[in-house]
Amino acid sequence: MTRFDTVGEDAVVTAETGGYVGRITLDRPEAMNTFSTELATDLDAALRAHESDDEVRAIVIDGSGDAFSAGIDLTEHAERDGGDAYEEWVASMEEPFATIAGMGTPVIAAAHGHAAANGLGLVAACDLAVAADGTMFGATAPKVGLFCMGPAVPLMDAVVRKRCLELLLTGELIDADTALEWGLINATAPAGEHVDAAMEYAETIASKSPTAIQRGKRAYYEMEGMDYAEALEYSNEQFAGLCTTADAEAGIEAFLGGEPLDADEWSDI
Ligand SMILES: C/C=C/C(=O)SCCNC(=O)CCNC(=O)[C@H](O)C(C)(C)COP(=O)(O)OP(=O)(O)OC[C@H]1O[C@@H](n2cnc3c(N)ncnc32)[C@H](O)[C@@H]1OP(=O)(O)O
Repeated sequence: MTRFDTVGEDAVVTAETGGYVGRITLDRPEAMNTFSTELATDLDAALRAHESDDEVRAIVIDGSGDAFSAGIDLTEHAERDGGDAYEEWVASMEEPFATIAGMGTPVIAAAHGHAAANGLGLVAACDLAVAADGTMFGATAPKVGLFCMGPAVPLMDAVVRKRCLELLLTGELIDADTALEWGLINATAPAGEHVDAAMEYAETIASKSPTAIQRGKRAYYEMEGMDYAEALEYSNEQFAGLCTTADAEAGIEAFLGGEPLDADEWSDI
């Protein structure tokens, strides 16, 4: 592999090519490869550098250290003030999703450890993805008073389209295990315990920020009807709006302090 010289020496991603394949590694292992503004900008530059190299026919994105990525770097949140500043900030974080969608070169995620929030979004935004055994995925933002607005955009059509068409076109019945495998349902439960299992989901949702959950759910359905670029722009506006809520202020501070908020500590909607 040779290093891409268009990606700076002090970048927080590394970018190399070997033969026809490029490899981009998120390289902030001390910060779980969280998306700082710098990491997002460097990732975007590395993607563009590969795309403009005719030799590169496919790209792999992985992460150094123990995690693929734990999402946006929440320590940057406090450095901003006001909706516009947050919107500009989050727009840079989602730029690689738009870049991947606009590229001809296929991009493959290779995840390990955790792929959370924007890290989950990056996995979904890639054309293909593989994961090491034991990798955990999550749209974890509501536990800090935020919502994975941008990651929702690539996520919403990454999961279901082929399974959906199979049901619609064949007209056949599928059993609960198949429905689980396909992602039509979230869990199965022993006979008679399905309501308890559903209640467990409800309690888990109820333990997160109600403001983030309600705004997030509404935004999700709004974005479903939009094209990709429009949805990413809308997601940035919505995320910036969430950044200034009392729940985000308190939730992020509590998370970074090592004591995440409980169900009864969030603000009323
Ligand atoms: C539109 C886009 C939306 C977003 O991306 S918003 C960002 C939302 N991000 C999250 O919700 C992810 C938050 N992180 C987590 O949920 C967890 O982490 C993981 C599930 C990824 C991993 O859990 P575990 O292995 O138990 O690690 P740990 O003890 O929670 O974290 C290790 C250290 O890393 C810091 N950290 C984790 N994620 C972030 C982050 N996103 N920004 C800044 N710091 C982060 C923690 O505080 C802690 O630090 P210390 O070792 O000093 O206690």
